[in-house]
Amino acid sequence: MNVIEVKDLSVDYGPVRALDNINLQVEKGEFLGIIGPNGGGKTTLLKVLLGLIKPNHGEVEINFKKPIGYVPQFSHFDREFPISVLDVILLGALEGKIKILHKFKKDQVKKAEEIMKSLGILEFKDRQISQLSGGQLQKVLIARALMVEPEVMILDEPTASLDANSKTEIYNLLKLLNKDKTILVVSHDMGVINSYIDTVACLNRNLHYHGDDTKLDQNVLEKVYGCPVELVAHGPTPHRVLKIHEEDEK
Ligand SMILES: Nc1ncnc2c1ncn2[C@@H]1O[C@H](COP(=O)(O)OP(=O)(O)OP(=O)(O)O)[C@@H](O)[C@H]1O
Repeated sequence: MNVIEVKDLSVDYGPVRALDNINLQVEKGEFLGIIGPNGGGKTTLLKVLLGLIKPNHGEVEINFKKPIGYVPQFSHFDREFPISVLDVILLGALEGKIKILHKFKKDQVKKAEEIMKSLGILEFKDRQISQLSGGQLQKVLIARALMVEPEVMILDEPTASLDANSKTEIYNLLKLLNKDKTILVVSHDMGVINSYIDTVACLNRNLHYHGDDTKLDQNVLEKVYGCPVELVAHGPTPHRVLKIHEEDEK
């Protein structure tokens, strides 16, 4: 069953065409990595899926009931905002509808604590988010998204600017969540995601490829990125070697 069906989708920002005639089906339980160069339209696609922008052409069919568990781009989150870990996670229960002086119910607090426990971050419950490491904060943002008990999670660059161990930890966590959730993740960490995802979508205004990541053709990648690039798998799974960018050799 397809949980998401994108049909003939095009999005323009004024004269700029960000997405051009995209057709994409996401199956229930799929772990999809969305890759592509800067400005390739990845965030725009996520915004359309989240209903934040209306396409100029085409449509998106959403075949699930619960709200999407959305984890926004890490760098867009104000880490200095004075708020505790528990309160950030509880905000997830509001599903984006912020209410002034909202009082959370006891069972919502209990649910937040259970999620924190399962992600190993309960000890940070009363800490200010400014006092967390990048990896810990990312888990808090994932916990916030889990408050709506999502069937589908969308994460925008969840491991950007994290160290290698934190990246692995976050992707191991996503793999666990993938047992009963469909996961879409935008990432530049192609080497890292290759060990976890089932399928890859290569986006550069057009959708150049969507399918099994192991069958992704080198020529497609070069076409999408406009330079030699390959997926590198970490760990014991198939290992491919990253070609040196010609400009880097000079
Ligand atoms: N609000 C906007 N107004 C005008 N142009 C925009 C707007 N948002 C995005 N664009 C343009 O649309 C194109 C796609 O942008 P988008 O942010 O979706 O790409 P991306 O693949 O997510 O990039 P990155 O990897 O750098 O985050 C780019 O050319 C960008 O400049």
